[in-house]
Amino acid sequence: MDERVHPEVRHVAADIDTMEVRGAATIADAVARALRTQAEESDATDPEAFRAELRAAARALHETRPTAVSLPNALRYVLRGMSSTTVEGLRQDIVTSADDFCQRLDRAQADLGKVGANRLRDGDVIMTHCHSTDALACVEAAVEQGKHIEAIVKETRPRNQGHITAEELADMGVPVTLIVDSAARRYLNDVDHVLVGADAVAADGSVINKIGTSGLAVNARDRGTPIMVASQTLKLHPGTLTGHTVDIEMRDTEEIIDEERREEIGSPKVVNPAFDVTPPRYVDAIVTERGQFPPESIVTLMRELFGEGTSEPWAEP
Ligand SMILES: O=C(COP(=O)(O)O)[C@H](O)[C@H](O)COP(=O)(O)O
Repeated sequence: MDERVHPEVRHVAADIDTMEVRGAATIADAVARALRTQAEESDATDPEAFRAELRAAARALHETRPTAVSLPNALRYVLRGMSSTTVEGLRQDIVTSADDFCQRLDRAQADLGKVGANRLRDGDVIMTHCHSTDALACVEAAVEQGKHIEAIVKETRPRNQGHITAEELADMGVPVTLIVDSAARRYLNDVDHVLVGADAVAADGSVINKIGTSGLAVNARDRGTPIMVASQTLKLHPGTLTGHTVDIEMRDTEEIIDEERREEIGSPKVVNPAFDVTPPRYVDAIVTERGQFPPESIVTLMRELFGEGTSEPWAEP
């Protein structure tokens, strides 16, 4: 890694890589704060050296995990704040844009939660997959509105993020039933809404989220259960406006089975995709802080926010 990258940025990059820091919104917040630290601690002596240092820090963060578009969107937002012509001016630019980004992220999640809560009725049972702070913001807002919500929580193999969801729902006073992922169809009959988050939303309305989301959505559609995707606009993937596809992260196979056990069972090939793609036809609503959108129309919001495409300000000029 570039020696200009601050130790705290290296630490954040390592935490994202190992999933110590995980979830699209949390990752975005962490990288914005890491760039803030890089700027505050920089001892660059001229503006171009400062800019190059911030780009190096952004590249180190960008290289951690490829799927959650909130990560590059956060880097782009913070780096685009650099407009001054002196080191001290640039330093303040980054600090200001990073703070603004983190405040907007928190506000967006709260606003999204209120929109999502309006879709939930008193007494509803939801089914969740993985751990999504955007999705949980909808439940939290519904509970604050006085609605009784119950949840069937999928454990979400192999990393069991469903355990985090179960704990946070219990903290809200929401009764939780924890199930293995393969029991989802069995319990969909008791469910009023499937509620999931997103790592990216493509221009065609496809939703990229934790592996298993697409299978759940197909089962839910078959059972006539509505699927609500809670996704701040931070998750909209501008690159898909210009034909780019979303890179699905393949994680270490030892998350699924350790090497010794794999050999015991005949050394099968093991694959561990961390995310999958849910086509728009299986999604009923994408809930954002700007309101809810049928998946087919999310492209209008994307164009409004991102124009025709995106630059990569962390790239070396
Ligand atoms: O897929 C995951 C987490 O995957 P991982 O555990 O591999 O990071 C979450 O559903 C989204 O990131 C949305 O989360 P949020 O709503 O908190 O942004």
